[in-house]
Amino acid sequence: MDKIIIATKNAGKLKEFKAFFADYDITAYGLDDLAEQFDDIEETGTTFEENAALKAETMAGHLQVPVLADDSGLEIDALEGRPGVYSARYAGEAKSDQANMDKVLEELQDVPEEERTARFVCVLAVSQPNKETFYARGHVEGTITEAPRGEHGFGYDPVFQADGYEKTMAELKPEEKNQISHRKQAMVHLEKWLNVQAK
Ligand SMILES: O=c1nc[nH]c2c1ncn2[C@H]1C[C@H](O)[C@@H](COP(=O)(O)OP(=O)(O)OP(=O)(O)O)O1
Ligand SMILES: [Mg+2]
Repeated sequence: MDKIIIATKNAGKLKEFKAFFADYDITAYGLDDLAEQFDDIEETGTTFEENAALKAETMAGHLQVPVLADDSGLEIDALEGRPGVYSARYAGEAKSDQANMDKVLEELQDVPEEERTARFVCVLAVSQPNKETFYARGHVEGTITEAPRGEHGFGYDPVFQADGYEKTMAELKPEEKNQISHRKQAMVHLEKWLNVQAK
């Protein structure tokens, strides 16, 4: 395999996948890299697995090639797991990272540091024509900061500090985030699957 299509329109995610797959000499393409333009696939599922499968299977069926999709989000314990699968649209349909972070910080206003525990979760689904969908899950534990810090990454990175780190995900260099992230942990499982396929 020398190329893979990622069913995503998220430029931040795609950049991370391009870096991961470059290590295996595989070129990753996002939906916006393709000549044909696709509408957003509606994420009607209630779990990361359902939404990842929806995105991967829809595109694999359409293109008739293997497709990888990522559904991910932030689970905050003090908010009973919210925003969870609804992370992208937490503050509304506009999918604004800034508005989403503002909403989370507002909701956690009176929550003390030790109760601000959270995790990033990533589920990857690979769909291939006429094969069962393969899933890989990863997560990283951390806490929600009092205020956003850092310019790297995307989404909720400026307000998430992984356990054992003084910097937020947005203050870490991209290559540092890519060693510890939920997406990396899921990729490690996918790597095993990629090896199986290569035999
Ligand atoms: O590493 C991350 N660092 C910070 N934030 C993150 C990360 N990973 C996911 N997130 C947040 C962003 C978005 O609010 C939601 C994903 O939503 P999700 O539907 O999976 O992605 P999306 O709609 O942005 O792009 P697409 O569905 O086209 O892949 O979780
Ligand atoms: Mg989405």
